[in-house]
Amino acid sequence: MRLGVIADDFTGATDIAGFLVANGLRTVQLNGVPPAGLDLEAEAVVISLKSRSCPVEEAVAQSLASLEWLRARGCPQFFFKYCSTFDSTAKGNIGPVTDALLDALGEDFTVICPVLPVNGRTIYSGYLFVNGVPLAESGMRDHPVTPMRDSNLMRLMDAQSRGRTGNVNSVVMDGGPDAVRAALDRLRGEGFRYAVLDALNDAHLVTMGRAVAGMRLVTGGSGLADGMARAWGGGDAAAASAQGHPGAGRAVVLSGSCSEMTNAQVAAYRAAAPAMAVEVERCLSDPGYAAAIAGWVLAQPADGAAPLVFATTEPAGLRAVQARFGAGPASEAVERVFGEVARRLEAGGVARFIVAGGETSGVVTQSLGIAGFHIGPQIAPGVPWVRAIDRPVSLALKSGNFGRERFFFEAQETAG
Ligand SMILES: Nc1ncnc2c1ncn2[C@@H]1O[C@H](COP(=O)(O)OP(=O)(O)O)[C@@H](O)[C@H]1O
Ligand SMILES: O=C(O)[C@@H](O)C(=O)COP(=O)(O)O
Repeated sequence: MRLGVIADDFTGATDIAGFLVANGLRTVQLNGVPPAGLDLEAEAVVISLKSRSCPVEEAVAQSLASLEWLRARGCPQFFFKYCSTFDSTAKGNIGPVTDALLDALGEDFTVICPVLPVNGRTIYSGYLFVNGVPLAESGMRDHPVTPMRDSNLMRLMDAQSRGRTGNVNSVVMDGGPDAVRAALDRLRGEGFRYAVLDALNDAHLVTMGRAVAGMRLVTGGSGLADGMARAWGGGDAAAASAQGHPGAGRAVVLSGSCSEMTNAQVAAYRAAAPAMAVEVERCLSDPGYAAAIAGWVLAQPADGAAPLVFATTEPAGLRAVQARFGAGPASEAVERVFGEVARRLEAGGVARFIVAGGETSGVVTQSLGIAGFHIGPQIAPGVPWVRAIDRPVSLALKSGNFGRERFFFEAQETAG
């Protein structure tokens, strides 16, 4: 094994796994902390947790258990994958998990790099941009669970961690791997515990991929992993993705993301396919609601466009729901219903699940009880088809912000 990844949500895990496979690394994704007895052959193992917004202690405990599993199999380098929009609160969980992993490895320094230029996530002077807009001015301002109101990664990291955060800026990055290594050594010597790496383009990814080659723990988004894998070179992408191609069968689209991009994707798709809006009030009060939704899906023509079930709503609608029911209870109720709907649909013969939203994807995967995935071809950057290792079910787990407007169509077109 060459790389062990601990990802803080399920779409984040398939995102990074997709890039590793696209660079030819034989990669398996395991859902949840793997059992001690499990052994497998792979160059990269991605462990997907649902630790982004759970209590800090749970996130730390799950991440450490995952680290131990990887270490016990001789893994030489570890990657803590979090969101390219740095989804977190002032309490965590990115800072505390990074600190716990550093401590467990006996290390005192790492990089912070939530970057993915192909999807518009760039870092300049330590400020994170989403499609050219500072993070705090992007749609992430209004995220239902982790609203991001600051764009400065040094400040964000300092607020939730034990150490100080420095920056390796884009001018240094232009100087190549040796210049970056020298800057990292300097920051470490000055007592910094973390270094935010600037990245504006793919060349910067390869530079940082080379520069972090000897670092036991790195942290960030899948752009950093892409750079590391590109720096290694030499893989066969077609062979690495062979087992992940989606199997045949009936499809459904489940959308629990309220991001700007998902709103656009839902609007485009519902104009052409059968669609049902989830009512939050019924999620909270009607125990038969999931059965009713699943019944509606299964009653749609099996050979047409996949039916869409969506809780997706614009920021104003979301604010109204949260004011009425509370943000936590509303999102938990919606997640619970999606989980039960997915279970009922699998029992009813659905074999392809296209899911929008990180938390939503976690809940769907967990409630289906899928142990892990083979990673298939990418539908869009950061969104591969994946195939369950233990049964004939395929999924496309889409981060809320990823893909273009026609994503739900493209997922079905890619599956054939
Ligand atoms: N209409 C709604 N009202 C309240 N909460 C919602 C609504 N729709 C979705 N949610 C919740 O918002 C959260 C969206 O998070 P997630 O699935 O991770 O999407 P993203 O990838 O965009 O972050 C989930 O917890 C979901 O249950
Ligand atoms: O890095 C990213 O942007 C994604 O891989 C990711 O983490 C997805 O999270 P959600 O936006 O919550 O789906």
